[in-house]
Amino acid sequence: MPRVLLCGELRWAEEECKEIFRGIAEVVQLESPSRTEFFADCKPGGKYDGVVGIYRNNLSIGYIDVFDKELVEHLPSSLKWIAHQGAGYDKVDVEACKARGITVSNTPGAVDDATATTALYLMISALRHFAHAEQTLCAGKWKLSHKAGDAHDLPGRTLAILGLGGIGLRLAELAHAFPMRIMYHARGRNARAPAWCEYFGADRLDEMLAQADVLSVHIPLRSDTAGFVDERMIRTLKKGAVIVNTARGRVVDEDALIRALADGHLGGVGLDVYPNEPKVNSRLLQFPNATLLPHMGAATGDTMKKMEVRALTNLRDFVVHGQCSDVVPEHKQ
Ligand SMILES: O=CC(=O)O
Repeated sequence: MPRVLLCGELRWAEEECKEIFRGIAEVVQLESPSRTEFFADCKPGGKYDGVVGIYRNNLSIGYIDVFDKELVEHLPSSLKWIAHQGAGYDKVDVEACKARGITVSNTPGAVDDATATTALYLMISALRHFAHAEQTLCAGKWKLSHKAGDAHDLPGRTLAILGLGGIGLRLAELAHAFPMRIMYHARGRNARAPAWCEYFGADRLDEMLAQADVLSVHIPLRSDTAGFVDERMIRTLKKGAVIVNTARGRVVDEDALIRALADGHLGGVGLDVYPNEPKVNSRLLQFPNATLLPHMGAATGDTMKKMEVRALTNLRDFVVHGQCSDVVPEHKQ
């Protein structure tokens, strides 16, 4: 029977895992306490001999660190598939996997509702200054520092979505209900985008930014998207605009963002992600108009379970059919 390796514990779908692989594969749990021992255990005759597929989550970083080129090169020679649990797969070097003939999948879709809801919360809080008001209440000062004139309603305002995948599209639907005007920029049009979702291609990106009251970031972190939201883009937004980021911290130039908060160009930010998690730049903590969450876009039991089941199902499909429906786009280019 083929062997599959779980890199990182399952927290929500242990029972489902038994069902998914029953009669299909032997499930082996990561037992190497360090990266060095993992490399030794991957050698022929080692603990993970004959493993054809890996399920990985970001908890495994605590033991064996990220799946960078070095780690990928040490994986057992029998390995063909890596099923990552998560929408963002920046902790897996997909190019190194491709070079070794290993196919990678992720779990898009499973996180759409939870992450779009997080972006919506951040947008509402940034426009209405709710997070800061909560802090003043907790400090026994009721709403002493609240300036109603600086807070804004959502209806009639314009939301620009950067990257219209599943999460961006779900946010578009939620925000359209206020109603807000919805615009998006992506590498191409999304065929699933409703007619009221206005597309701005690369040649019209500045036009979109200049009209936005809120820019919400939903593009994955890759070498070509690191720092994509740069000083120039931030300054193209109108004065008082708000930036929301639930994607990855490194997609936004954090120094430029902080400068724009400090000089009042930005009216606020709503952030769930940071460049050096779990560290948060202490300068961000000084702004009352910053709503900050500790990367919890997908952190609900319902969604975590959906993600685990989806990643395990992808791995099962790889083993049974040699393919799955969530292969990452890099394999299709
Ligand atoms: O950040 C969460 C994810 O990428 O799924």
